[in-house]
Amino acid sequence: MTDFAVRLITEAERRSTFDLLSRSLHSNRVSDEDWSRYGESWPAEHKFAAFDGDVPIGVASSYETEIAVPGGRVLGVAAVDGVGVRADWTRRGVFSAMMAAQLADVAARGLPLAALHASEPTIYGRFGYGSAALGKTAWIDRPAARLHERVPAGGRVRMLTPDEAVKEIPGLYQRIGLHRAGMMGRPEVWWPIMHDRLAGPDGHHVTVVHSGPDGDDGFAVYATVDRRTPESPDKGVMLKVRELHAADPVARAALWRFLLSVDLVSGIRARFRPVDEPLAAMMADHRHALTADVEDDLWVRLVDVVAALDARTYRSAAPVVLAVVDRKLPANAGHYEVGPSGARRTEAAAHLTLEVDTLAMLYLGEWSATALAEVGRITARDSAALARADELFTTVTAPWCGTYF
Ligand SMILES: CC(=O)SCCNC(=O)CCNC(=O)[C@H](O)C(C)(C)COP(=O)(O)OP(=O)(O)OC[C@H]1O[C@@H](n2cnc3c(N)ncnc32)[C@H](O)[C@@H]1OP(=O)(O)O
Repeated sequence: MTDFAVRLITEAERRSTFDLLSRSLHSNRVSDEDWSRYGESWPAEHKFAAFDGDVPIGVASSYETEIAVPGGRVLGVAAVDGVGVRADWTRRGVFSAMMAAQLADVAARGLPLAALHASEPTIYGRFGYGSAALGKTAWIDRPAARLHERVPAGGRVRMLTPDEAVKEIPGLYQRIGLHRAGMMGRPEVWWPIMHDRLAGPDGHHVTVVHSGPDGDDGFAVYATVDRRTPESPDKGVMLKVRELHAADPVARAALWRFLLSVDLVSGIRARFRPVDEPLAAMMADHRHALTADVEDDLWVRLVDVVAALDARTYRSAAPVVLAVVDRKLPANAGHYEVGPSGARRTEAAAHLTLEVDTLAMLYLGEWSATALAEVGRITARDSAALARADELFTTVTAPWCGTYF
């Protein structure tokens, strides 16, 4: 029996739904002062909530932005930025009902993709989301680390005041552009929380900008955390890199060079970096930049399969026909021919059969068709078709999101 109702929230329900989400994610309830600083990041638009009478018991929020796909095209995407159910209402289908409403709404608005960062990787596959871009945690032994002598140097790094950071970083992010598949736009609703980080009362974050011959072309945001304790006085200070975006390898190297030069720091930790960022190769000694972890980062949902498939580019190989199974959006189910000239629906027999969440794993180029077939996620009629799918979907650069939402 359904004893709750799902609908879009009203303006008056913004604060209570935000509080509900904060509690479900074990964040502190925001104070009135916090809310006045970053409440705008939670507009009523596109927010579904489940209600017991008029009391919200679950929320599923998204905002609309853009995402780059392989080949450089940019598509509309629903960025699902917060889902939570009140603890006394879990496992009664509240989340499922909100996700169904949200997905139907995203499809009705004609957005080809949806994307999210998952709190737990087991939650979203059932709604057609697949792990589409991984991220690594880099760990640098700061006192020992030296850049290799051939790493490019150039330009200038300057530190911004918090007010300058708030003013300059949004435009700089836009100028750097969505140059990797998986990178996402940052609309106005995304910025208030970031601005709070850059210039809010905690005062922990430092922003630096790199300028090259054509002006500003990269930035990094970091915070330092003192890990010394009376028992371990030598643990030192850790520098946590929150953001590092660069338009080219010279700007990237200069920003890392700057971070390595921050004194009294025993280690640098950067989470959710591109898996192919060549940090170890940038070091004189590879082992001074280790990959501490690789984890799922961006989850993607192909909402309009043919539009999404046709928007990306493919490498050179004879086309393959995919049979796509989509239990939540049955309009997507069917056969698609995918090749260097694009994608289209077809009646031809399928070479490969897969569910739409697995298609998302292929889509940005993170996983190979062969690997997904080996673990049973793709059924292949013949191995030659698998090899062709590997070739078609492979990308030279690993996908990367780089925006937390
Ligand atoms: C994009 C983001 O915002 S990520 C953050 C997601 N939010 C959180 O993690 C906050 C804490 N967790 C919660 O609020 C809730 O537990 C939710 C949102 C994860 C799930 O809400 P529920 O209302 O309990 O989910 P619902 O009852 O619809 O369950 C749907 C299915 O998912 C399964 N499921 C739900 N939560 C989990 C979980 N944490 N792990 C594994 N399976 C889960 C259920 O067992 C059910 O499976 P079934 O259809 O086979 O029976």
